[in-house]
Amino acid sequence: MSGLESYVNNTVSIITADGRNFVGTLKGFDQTVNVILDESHERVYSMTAGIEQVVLGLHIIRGDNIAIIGQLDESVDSKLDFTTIRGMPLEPHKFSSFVMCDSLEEKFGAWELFEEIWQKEMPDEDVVENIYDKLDLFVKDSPFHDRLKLCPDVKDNAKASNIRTRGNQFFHPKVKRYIEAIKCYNESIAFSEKGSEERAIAYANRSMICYELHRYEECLENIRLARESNYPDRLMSKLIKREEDAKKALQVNNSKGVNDSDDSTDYGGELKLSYSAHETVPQVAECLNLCESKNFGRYVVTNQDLNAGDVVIIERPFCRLLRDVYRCIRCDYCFKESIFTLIPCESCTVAMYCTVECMDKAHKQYHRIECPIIRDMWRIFTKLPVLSLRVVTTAIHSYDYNLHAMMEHLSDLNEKKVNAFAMDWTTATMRDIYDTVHVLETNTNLRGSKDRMMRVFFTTIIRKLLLERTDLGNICGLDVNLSELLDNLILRHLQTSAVNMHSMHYMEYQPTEKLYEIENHASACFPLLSMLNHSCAPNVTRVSLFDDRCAVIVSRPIPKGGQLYDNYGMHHSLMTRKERKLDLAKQYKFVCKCEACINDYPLYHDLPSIDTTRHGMIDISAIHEELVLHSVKRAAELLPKLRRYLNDIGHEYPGKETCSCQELFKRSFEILYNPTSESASYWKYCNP
Ligand SMILES: C[S@@+](CC[C@H](N)C(=O)[O-])C[C@H]1O[C@@H](n2cnc3c(N)ncnc32)[C@H](O)[C@@H]1O
Repeated sequence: MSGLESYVNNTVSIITADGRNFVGTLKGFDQTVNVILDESHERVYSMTAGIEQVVLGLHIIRGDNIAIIGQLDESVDSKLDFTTIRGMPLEPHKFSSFVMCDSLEEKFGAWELFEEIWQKEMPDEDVVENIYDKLDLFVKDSPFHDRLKLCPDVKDNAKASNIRTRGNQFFHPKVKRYIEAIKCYNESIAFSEKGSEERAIAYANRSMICYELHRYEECLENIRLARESNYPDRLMSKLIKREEDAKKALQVNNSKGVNDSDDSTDYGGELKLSYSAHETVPQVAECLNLCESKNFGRYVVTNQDLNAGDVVIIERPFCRLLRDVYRCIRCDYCFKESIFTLIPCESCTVAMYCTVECMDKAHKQYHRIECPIIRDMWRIFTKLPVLSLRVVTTAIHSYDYNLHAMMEHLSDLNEKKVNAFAMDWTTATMRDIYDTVHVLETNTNLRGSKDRMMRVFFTTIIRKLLLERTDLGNICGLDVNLSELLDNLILRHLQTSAVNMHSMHYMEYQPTEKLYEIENHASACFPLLSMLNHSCAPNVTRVSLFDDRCAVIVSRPIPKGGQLYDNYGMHHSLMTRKERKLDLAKQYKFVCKCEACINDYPLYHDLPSIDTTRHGMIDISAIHEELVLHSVKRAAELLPKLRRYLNDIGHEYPGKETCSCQELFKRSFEILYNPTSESASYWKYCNP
């Protein structure tokens, strides 16, 4: 960031994650490195012709799409003859995981449109005193339907057929990229109409891959689905042959006791709290209390000494959202990895499920409202606005879609009195739980005018989509109070989600490196976990469990009366104090005064070593190498050792060994309790 300042008003060259090259004068950038270029052009490379320069003028590039940015040496650049230079177009950035699909998010979305209007109408944010006078520019007059190409989501057999053809190319015997192929077949199933030949053939093709991967039961299930979807008679003989082969192979496996689909759940067993729980809050250890102060807002303290390894909270989320890149891999409702047997929602082209039961539950709880707009939501927004919508739809479901009852309750609610630690969770209904979500921190008064206006703009788009396309249009009718309620809920949760959202993780096998990495497949709202404040030198850590709950584990000793500190992704060993300060102020709206910020703890490589003559030594890199291989047995052996060591050295903070040991301890915990992808079993039969 600080490096970028020196580039302002100079010519820069930018390579984006999707492999494009932009050149222009850097006019400005913000904290997430969204940049504005003037007099810009795109350079399009080709092996058969010179470099084409497409003039763009004023152009905005989103920070999360920028891979490389550098100042251009104009004296060298101006001497180049672009007509004679040949170059391979860059490959788009590949996802680190092999088990994801393409994001639905488009390059020009709601944020870009907002930024465009803002740049035009509010060139100087500081001098705009009353931005709300200009509200209409953003909400009424903005042509966002056209600009964002909003349109109802419809099944499309032609598209289904095209995507299936792409899948067939991956299936080719010389390519053998079966997982890529199956993702295409799943997408093809999602686009196809019910009972269509396109759907039947996609199921049949999926059965073909299951057969190659020795997943015979799933092969037979796909053959059943293909038949149910009117598989054409002219191709039936191939299907029947595969069915016979799969049945025979299954019989052989059964007689040998082989289970090649390997869904064994080898893990650390049921995780429990380390202390007795609150009588009315069984998710939380009795020794934790919720306090409140002017500086910290609400925060959690312990009334007894806690040790590293203690499990103090295990919470189930109020609602969850699967990331769009997993839509053809995991069930949209239970998140189970079901790449071989997903079935589609019959109305949209996004949601897929592992069973009809999950489909019904999703429909009841949130998809009934979201279905007509979910594709557009993912197209034009990032995950935060989509999660905000999920909070709102789940809340509305908890009121059985009775918006009058919801409005009455919320207008009478004394927000100050809602206390998630004092509520009786043993009898709480979803409505009661929603109260604890409703009062999560918004930081409204600390947000700048641009931030607030952007959220109003997003709210307007979401509300209009809901009223135009979903049941909520009928439910709200002409009652302005109800559409105002909708507005308020969306706006509120666009703010709470930004501050309180938690990521959910699983372990994914990386076939090229032959090791496991943590991946983030979903986001969720946990009202109790949301009471934990941040420290850049945290003393607790979060671990996602198999059953979607999240556990809070103490990661170094906490004395009686001490506050429990989570880390919001800005750790002192990885980011400088200046970087952390900027990010925390931008997203969380506070100035951190944790021990790392006050004492300016150094980055990892400059941390002091602890006195190993007193505490003994552990071989950090050897343990790390063992843990990335993901042996449950080894993690179970290491966990108590690491825990003892951490309790021994935990007071020596910020020692290099202490920070490393915290990481190793967390990793061991994750191996034992995190969900793990079954993908490692795929690659012995195909190419990644
Ligand atoms: C997830 S909430 C934590 C609970 C929050 N204090 C509350 O009352 O709801 C995150 C928000 O808490 C506040 N916060 C978190 N950590 C803090 C800290 N170390 N010092 C001051 N405020 C903090 C900020 O307003 C932040 O946006």
